[in-house]
Amino acid sequence: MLNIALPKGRLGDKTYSLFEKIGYKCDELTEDSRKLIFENKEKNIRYLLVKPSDVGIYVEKGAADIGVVGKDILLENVYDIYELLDLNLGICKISVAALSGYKEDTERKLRVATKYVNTAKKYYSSLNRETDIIKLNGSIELAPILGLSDVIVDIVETGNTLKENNLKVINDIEEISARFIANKTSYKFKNEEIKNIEKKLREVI
Ligand SMILES: Nc1ncnc2c1ncn2[C@@H]1O[C@H](COP(=O)(O)OP(=O)(O)OP(=O)(O)O)[C@@H](O)[C@H]1O
Ligand SMILES: O=P(O)(O)OC[C@H]1O[C@H](OP(=O)(O)OP(=O)(O)O)[C@H](O)[C@@H]1O
Repeated sequence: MLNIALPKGRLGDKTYSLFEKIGYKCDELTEDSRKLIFENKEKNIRYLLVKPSDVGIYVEKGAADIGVVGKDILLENVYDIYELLDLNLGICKISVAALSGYKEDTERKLRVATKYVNTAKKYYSSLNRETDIIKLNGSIELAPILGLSDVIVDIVETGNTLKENNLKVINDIEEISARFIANKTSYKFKNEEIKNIEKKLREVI
């Protein structure tokens, strides 16, 4: 049995569509329910629906053999896993943004609001810029509007959230997309099954 960690939320449907395309269907999964585990007995697989930011830990610990996770999560946390494929979905960037017209005061520490604390620290330390990092869990765009931070480090896709909140990108930090990952031990002992999925995914992305 192969356990597959699927991210709930915006990557979930796109990821499941890919697996459906390669023959790993599970009709129950698209039904409206609170279930978190779905099995395809014929294919000998089991989907686990997990928070996007938890996929890496499920896979590292072997609770899931394989999974799909945003590169943003892999940059933010160190996981002992194999990153096998770029799935070319969930495409966005991690960028720095600020209120339109914002001018940086280089004499002061820069106040940075973000979900991506490690990524932001790494970026600013590469610039030798001192920062105060303010960890938020969502609605990051509010921070500069309320004077909580000077800038934000966050995901930008269409740019609509920034625009509607009078913010602008100052710099792009990383290109992001969803990655197909595997547990290292599973990759060794369930190699044929995982390689087979990897090969089929390659054909449809
Ligand atoms: N606006 C976006 N456009 C495209 N991809 C995005 C966007 N926002 C996030 N992503 C990608 O999709 C992944 C899942 O995002 P989603 O918003 O569904 O989860 P989340 O609420 O950030 O997760 P969690 O609840 O675990 O904090 C992110 O890790 C990122 O790779
Ligand atoms: O450039 P856009 O297409 O507008 O997308 C970017 C927005 O999407 C994400 O937020 P999400 O919807 O996950 O909400 P959150 O505030 O809870 O993180 C991200 O944090 C931005 O706010």
